[in-house]
Amino acid sequence: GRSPRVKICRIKRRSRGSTQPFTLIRHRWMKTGCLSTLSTHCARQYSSSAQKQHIDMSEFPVDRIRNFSIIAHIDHGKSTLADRLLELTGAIAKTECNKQVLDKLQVERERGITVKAQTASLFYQHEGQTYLLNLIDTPGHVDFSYEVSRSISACQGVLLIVDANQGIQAQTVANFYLAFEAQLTIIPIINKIDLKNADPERVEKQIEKIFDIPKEECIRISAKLGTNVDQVLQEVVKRIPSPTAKVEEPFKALVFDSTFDHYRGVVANIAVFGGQVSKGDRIVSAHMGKTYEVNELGILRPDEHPTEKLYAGQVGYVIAGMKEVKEAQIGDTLYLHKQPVETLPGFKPAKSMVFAGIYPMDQSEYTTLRSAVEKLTLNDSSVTVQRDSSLALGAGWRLGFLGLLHMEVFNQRLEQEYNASVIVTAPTVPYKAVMSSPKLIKEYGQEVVTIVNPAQFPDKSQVVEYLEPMVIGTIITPDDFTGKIMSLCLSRRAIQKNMVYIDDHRVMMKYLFPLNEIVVDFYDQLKSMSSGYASFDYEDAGYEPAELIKIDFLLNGKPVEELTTIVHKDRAYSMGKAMCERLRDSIPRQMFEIAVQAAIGSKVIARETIKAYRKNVLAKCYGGDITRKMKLLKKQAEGKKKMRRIGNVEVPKDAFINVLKKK
Ligand SMILES: Nc1nc2c(ncn2[C@@H]2O[C@H](COP(=O)(O)OP(=O)(O)OP(=O)(O)O)[C@@H](O)[C@H]2O)c(=O)[nH]1
Repeated sequence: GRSPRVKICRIKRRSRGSTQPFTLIRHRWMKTGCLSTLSTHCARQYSSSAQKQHIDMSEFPVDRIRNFSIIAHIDHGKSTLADRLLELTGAIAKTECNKQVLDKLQVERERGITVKAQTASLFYQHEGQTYLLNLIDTPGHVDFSYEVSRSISACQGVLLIVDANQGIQAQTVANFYLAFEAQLTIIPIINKIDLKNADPERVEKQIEKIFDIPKEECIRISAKLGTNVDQVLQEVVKRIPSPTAKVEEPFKALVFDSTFDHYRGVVANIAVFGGQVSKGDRIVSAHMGKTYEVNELGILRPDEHPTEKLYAGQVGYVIAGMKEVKEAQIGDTLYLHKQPVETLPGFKPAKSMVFAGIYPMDQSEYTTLRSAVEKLTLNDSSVTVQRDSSLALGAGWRLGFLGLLHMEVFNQRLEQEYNASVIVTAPTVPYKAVMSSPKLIKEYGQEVVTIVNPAQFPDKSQVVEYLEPMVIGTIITPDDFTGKIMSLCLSRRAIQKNMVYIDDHRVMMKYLFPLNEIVVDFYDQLKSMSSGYASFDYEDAGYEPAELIKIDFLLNGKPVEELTTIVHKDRAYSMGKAMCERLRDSIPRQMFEIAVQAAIGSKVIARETIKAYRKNVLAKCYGGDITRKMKLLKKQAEGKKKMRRIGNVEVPKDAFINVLKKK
């Protein structure tokens, strides 16, 4: 009845219109649905091949522990290196398992999904001593930077992998800064030196220039062939400091990951920052303030390996009857009941940055979709869920995600794992409005109101100013494409902050973007205009005042609430026009004329007309009596007028879907 330890970490897909595969995300939550067979299979492989030895963790001196993570841009070889490290330390066998895992991955890749396990305690012999090296998993994408920074705060060092051919990419930079700001030891690793066009020297120069790390500190490896991988482990022991945790202190642990298991509840991965914890102990989670009894604990090799205790400096898992991942939030502190400690710094709940409505394609599928959404959110506490309904689309939800990739992955999983056909509305970002009068502040319950649903956007007369979320985007590209990329950024209201050459041909640019401008198709456009060579990543940059406007869309004068959109004032006209055109093309012609309008308040800014079918009332009227003809035409016109006056426009659901869909 045990669920496998192996986590599904990645979703890969082929980008549309590009032959370059790109990875959507390194993903930590996937553990359910059609993939469970694969996970189970891999877990068994891991378990049977792992050298099962009796592990007594009690006497392990803290100075022989090293806690580290691997961080890298997508596809630079994080998983491959992790596998080699596991093999080298005997945590998994060199032969069968890996091959099979990789074979499986091949199959999975075709379907767009791959599987890997990452968090593991490794025993490594160095100069006659046994060291405990804890390799801690981090989500790969900066959508999860909050979680990345939590999991790297369980470490004292990181391996920063850079592909010897591609060099530094946008995510390498973002990840570097997370580690740098956490004051971790950074070991730069240049991977894939076996590639024909590898140029490790160029990459070393980039590292020196951008990160100010002397090139002598770089280790050149081929994770694929295993070249110099042992040197990586030696350097981990030599360069990364041991944790400063003390066994004499009260128990204190950081939750850096948590997954939900149907049979045992939440499995929380923890790094022990002080003291010790045993089976049967009563522990408290600082965030929820709830008390639990530890049912099981142990280390990860990478399968779960129960032990009696976990001590200061160690990394492992605890199962304590928590029912939801919300109870073991990433970044939370655990301590012993009645022995409160100062909580570890920086706990804040994950922040939703992108919102979208999700509706079943057909209302009869509502219950099925509800259970799929519930199951998916069970393992991912960072998705916020709110019930929502629309006249056109029926009952659904408004979901909040950490970022774009997070949203795409969620939708992809809904479709792939739960076979759900869903309508996803265009994503919006959380705007803010500063209310103008004490009365309004009282009415809204706060001075600064966050708006996630455009229909609830307060009127301009009620606010002092509107604010929109901003991000700092990093783009790294070969310099052939700089011109085009700069105009793309300009067209997205971006402000250039910085531009440097990272080597002779590659440029790194930093832009301040309104988040709203990149949520829809920025990444796709960037990729296609750079033939797939440019990489992009972004980080939160707070809020800035913006001149925002609410546009309503009207059909024959009646507003259609689900189409209401918030845009920057400079975009209002083009956006209004484009939406009207889309509506015009999606609504079938009817017996009367339909006016499709975009309006700001009472001012119409765009209009399209859907012409009426002109029923040939004269069909039966042979011959020449003109007065009779006129009479019939007049009657027809009156009929149409009547219809129009009633405003009885029949808009098929497909039309809403076409207009509301992302593209
Ligand atoms: N030639 C060569 N290929 C490598 C090497 N290391 C990894 N690769 C290949 O590079 C690709 C990406 O490697 P992964 O280990 O999946 O990279 P990752 O960083 O975990 O990727 P994501 O999970 O997508 O972020 C795979 O096809 C690997 O086989 C290497 O040293 N040499």
